[in-house]
Amino acid sequence: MTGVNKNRIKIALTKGRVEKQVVPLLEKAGINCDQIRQKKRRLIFDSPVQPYEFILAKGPDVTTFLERGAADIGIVGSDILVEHRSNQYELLDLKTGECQFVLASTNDFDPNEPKRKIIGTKYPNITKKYFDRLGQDVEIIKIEGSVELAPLTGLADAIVDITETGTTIKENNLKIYDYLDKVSTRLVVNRMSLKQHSKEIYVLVDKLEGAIKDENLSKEY
Ligand SMILES: Nc1ncnc2c1ncn2[C@@H]1O[C@H](COP(=O)(O)OP(=O)(O)OP(=O)(O)O)[C@@H](O)[C@H]1O
Ligand SMILES: O=P(O)(O)OC[C@H]1O[C@H](OP(=O)(O)OP(=O)(O)O)[C@H](O)[C@@H]1O
Repeated sequence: MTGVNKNRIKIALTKGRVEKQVVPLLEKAGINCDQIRQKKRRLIFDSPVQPYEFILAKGPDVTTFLERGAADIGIVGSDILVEHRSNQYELLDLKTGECQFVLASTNDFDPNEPKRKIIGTKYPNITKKYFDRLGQDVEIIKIEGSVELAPLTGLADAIVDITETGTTIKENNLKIYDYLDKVSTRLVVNRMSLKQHSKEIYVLVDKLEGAIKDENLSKEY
């Protein structure tokens, strides 16, 4: 495989938000991320000295790399793992990227109105599971971004989306009607890789656990 060194532990890291929050945590755990910080358009990086190779990918692709054994470890949001029904073995909650799914809409939305609702979301499986649990049959429209537009434009009655600070909901005059699952970034591992490289993988997990504890202590202080 071009650019991939077989003797290294391959870590598929979700690019974007997750990458921004996880790189400082990796560094706190003593992992050199200089190459990622200076990456420009490159997508594969070595951690000098340490036996890690980072692959930067979109969240759903991180699960694909793991499933196909093209990566040993994945760092990805629990939203993606649940939505894509990934059954990779979870070793650690990194306690970053913390946010929550909510049901939101305009002020005049009535969640108890007995009509078949139209729900806009980037997460159709999570949405279906939520409404199935409520015993409600809804129509789901898959939206790729700016999900808040759906109830504002009449495209949908409500949305199921992620909120973190609540700013987007507030600035678009939407209201939260229900809270669904919480989300955070997880470290997952390919089961075969765990057998082959268990020592190296558990060393990494221990280092990260230490860094997470330090982080929480400094938050509490
Ligand atoms: N406020 C938030 N909104 C959305 N995702 C968040 C938030 N906070 C943390 N996350 C995590 O970040 C991930 C999304 O990251 P990001 O927005 O970079 O990717 P994306 O959805 O592919 O966006 P884009 O298509 O704009 O690059 C989610 O899977 C989730 O785990
Ligand atoms: O509660 P907040 O802190 O405001 O964050 C929530 C917003 O962030 C995410 O969107 P994102 O920035 O990923 O944009 P997108 O929907 O266009 O992909 C999410 O879909 C909300 O719109």
